[in-house]
Amino acid sequence: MSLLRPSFQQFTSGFTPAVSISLPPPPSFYVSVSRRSFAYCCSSQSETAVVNGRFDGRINERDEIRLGLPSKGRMAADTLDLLKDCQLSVKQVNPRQYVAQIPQLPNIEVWFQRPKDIVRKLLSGDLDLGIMGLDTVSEYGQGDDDLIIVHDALEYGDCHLSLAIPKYGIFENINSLKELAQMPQWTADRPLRVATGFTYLGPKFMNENGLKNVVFSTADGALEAAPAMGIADAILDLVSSGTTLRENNLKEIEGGVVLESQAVLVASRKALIQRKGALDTTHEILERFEAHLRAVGQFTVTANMRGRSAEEVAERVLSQPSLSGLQGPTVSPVFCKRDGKVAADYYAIVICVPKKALYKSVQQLRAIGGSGVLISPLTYIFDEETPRWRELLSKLGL
Ligand SMILES: Nc1ncnc2c1ncn2[C@@H]1O[C@H](COP(=O)(O)OP(=O)(O)OP(=O)(O)O)[C@@H](O)[C@H]1O
Ligand SMILES: O=P(O)(O)OC[C@H]1O[C@H](OP(=O)(O)OP(=O)(O)O)[C@H](O)[C@@H]1O
Ligand SMILES: [Mg+2]
Repeated sequence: MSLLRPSFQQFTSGFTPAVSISLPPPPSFYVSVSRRSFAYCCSSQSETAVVNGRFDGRINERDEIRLGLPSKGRMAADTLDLLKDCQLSVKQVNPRQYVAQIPQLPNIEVWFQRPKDIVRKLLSGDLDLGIMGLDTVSEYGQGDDDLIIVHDALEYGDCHLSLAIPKYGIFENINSLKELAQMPQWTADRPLRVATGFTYLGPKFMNENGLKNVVFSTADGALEAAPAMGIADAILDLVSSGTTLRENNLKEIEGGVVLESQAVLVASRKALIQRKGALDTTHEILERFEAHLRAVGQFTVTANMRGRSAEEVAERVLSQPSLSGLQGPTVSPVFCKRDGKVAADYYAIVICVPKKALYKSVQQLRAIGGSGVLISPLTYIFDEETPRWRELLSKLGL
């Protein structure tokens, strides 16, 4: 990652004092903020507009249900892949067109938006459902109770929001948030300077952890360069592999993780309650997601096993820890003709095994006399009811 990307130029030249039009009062620890060179908190006019523009009362009149999907960034392709794997392919006429359809869900209208705008539009009532990282909904949703997380683990976009400090200089022996907070360097006149794009979650985290002399500056990218450039002491940013931190001589510290994040499906509570068809469509999407995501971690394993009875074979299978399947094995007799009579000397067993435990399962199957082991991928596992659906209904008070 280059240190001198265009976004960093904006970062260094863009330190204007925050425009705090009709923002709630800043948390108390902002008092120590130096306004000479650092914007102590940032809220663009559009963010303010969201706060003021939140729709209250009745939802906007329209027939279709609107689903916001990430238009760019690493979330975009993975989101379309997930939908495709759930047989919900998105039909987009061309990549520059921001509206699309999902033929399987005719009442849905897909709108491609930046993840943070999906959150804003859920709040303003212009979207009903959306997919984005938990970090984005937590940052831009600011705990608004109209936003409901329908599926909290779509299994991509894994990263965490974390505080990082230089490995060198005064930070060389600092390895925890507690040690960072206790450093004598941070005073009201010279607070700890943290560069971040997370200007809601950052201050909230510091506040909750009792760090007083802290000031935040905003930036859109290449934050990892800020400490080496002397612009900030620490950064608060997303970390995935940790490579960017390492390459920039930064380290995470104990107690410094603000949030674990992955892609989530979010809905507007008002839309789910008031918009015709929204709850049913959400149920269908949720069921497909859950059934698919449960299945991706599993294989179907079939094998033949010699035995006296189905029960005796089942007992042997269940004696092995990796072979219990989802609800125990399916055991069926394999009939053959012996001396003119139909007999069942063999039984076919079918089980689901976690992908991670595949080889161990095959070994255990062999150990109890299994042969002809066939492994196939699983597409869906539909349970009687998805646990998240029950949870959603209870969140909605239904
Ligand atoms: N390094 C990462 N590894 C995995 N997921 C990440 C990583 N960085 C971010 N994410 C997740 O992907 C989401 C989108 O990040 P991404 O950087 O691709 O897009 P963006 O932040 O919208 O675009 P940009 O960074 O250009 O403003 C984040 O909100 C987060 O949930
Ligand atoms: O731990 P790693 O795997 O190295 O990933 C972390 C980096 O990924 C994100 O940046 P991104 O690539 O989205 O660039 P950006 O700063 O322009 O958003 C994030 O802001 C970090 O810089
Ligand atoms: Mg990014």
